[in-house]
Amino acid sequence: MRRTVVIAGLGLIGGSLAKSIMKSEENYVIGYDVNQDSLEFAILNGIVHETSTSFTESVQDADIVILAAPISESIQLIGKLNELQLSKEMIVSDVASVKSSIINAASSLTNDKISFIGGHPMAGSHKRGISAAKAHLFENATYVLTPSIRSTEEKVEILKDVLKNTRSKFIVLSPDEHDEMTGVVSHFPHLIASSLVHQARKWGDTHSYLPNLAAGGFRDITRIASSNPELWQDIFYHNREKMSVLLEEWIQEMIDLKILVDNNKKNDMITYLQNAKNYRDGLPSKDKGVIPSFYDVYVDIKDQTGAIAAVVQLLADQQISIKNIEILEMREGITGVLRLSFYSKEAQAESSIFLQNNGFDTTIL
Ligand SMILES: NC(=O)C1=CN([C@@H]2O[C@H](COP(=O)(O)OP(=O)(O)OC[C@H]3O[C@@H](n4cnc5c(N)ncnc54)[C@H](O)[C@@H]3O)[C@@H](O)[C@H]2O)C=CC1
Ligand SMILES: O=C(O)C(=O)Cc1ccc(O)cc1
Repeated sequence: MRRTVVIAGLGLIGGSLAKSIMKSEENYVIGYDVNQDSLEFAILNGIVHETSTSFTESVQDADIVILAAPISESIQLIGKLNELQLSKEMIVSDVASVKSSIINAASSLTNDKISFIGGHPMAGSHKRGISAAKAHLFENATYVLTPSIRSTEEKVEILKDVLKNTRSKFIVLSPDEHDEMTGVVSHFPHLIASSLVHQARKWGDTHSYLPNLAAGGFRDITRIASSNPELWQDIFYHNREKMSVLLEEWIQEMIDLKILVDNNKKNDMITYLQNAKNYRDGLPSKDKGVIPSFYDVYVDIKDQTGAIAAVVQLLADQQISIKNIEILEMREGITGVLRLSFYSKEAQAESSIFLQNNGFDTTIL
């Protein structure tokens, strides 16, 4: 039986979900967005079967509705669900990065034909908008579900079935537990990344050469500061209580760290760094957890015409697929580093040895 799935908010996340849900012929997908360009893009690229410019009309006959707008907008859309006169049951879910305020809004739903199940696919990107949507965005990622009191096991199974082509791994959490944990490993690191960039920016005012010294480490730790500011403001606002507690904890951690630095005790500092390294190294890989860890090979490369193409061609000749390529620290006339990411440990090892045999210096960290 065909089921009608409405995705409200066809941006990075909504578009990526639409692409994966469209893979099953069981689903008829309708996209709703306030942005006409996103709707046109979705139709032109076959991302949905049909588009709509009216939320209430689009969801009228839906079996499943997924709210994928910014958090505050999704909360407004939940409010509109009470206006519907429904003739059949409907499962409503969302993708918001913070769950308590969504589930609070859902608890005010009076329509007993609606089963609300909160959702949060723990994968994304610093990009925004439907043009960045990818069907495989959530592959192997953790997908958190936070059922409201008015949903059942059976409805959760139906939702998982609709989302099965995301190939993500579902876990059920309470909204509070979700917000606490994502607060620690996702939201708070964004605040810190932005604060590190501000610190560097201020120093850059008096040391004009500073940006040229920002090496790989600074870029790695601040990558997420380049994400969509409106999205992150919305996340920090809705998770503000947890953010405030985490900031207090962090300030104390920084005070302790300052004492460690000032005391200049070699072994204490090594222990601090070693303990952090042990925990970081033991985090689950992309296959198992939320932190992506690909199989990377770093290739030293001269900044000369054709060097990157030569590396890519050598691997293509060996039929080795590259998942991602990133140029790190490439400056004119200076040896730079290419980070190649592979799908497996085997491809990582094979590529490294093969490139070495062809005259490149490679490193696996
Ligand atoms: N960006 C990321 O990495 C992740 C984001 N999320 C969550 O996904 C949601 C969407 O984020 P993105 O896709 O990144 O944002 P986006 O900016 O790429 O897309 C948002 C879309 O919603 C549309 N929109 C805005 N107001 C609307 C309304 N009232 N009704 C219908 N559509 C509306 C916009 O036109 C846009 O197409 C957010 O709630 C966010 O917390 C979840 C996981 C990862
Ligand atoms: O770019 C990154 O690493 C992210 O942090 C992606 C992300 C952003 C928001 C979420 O709610 C979940 C994942």
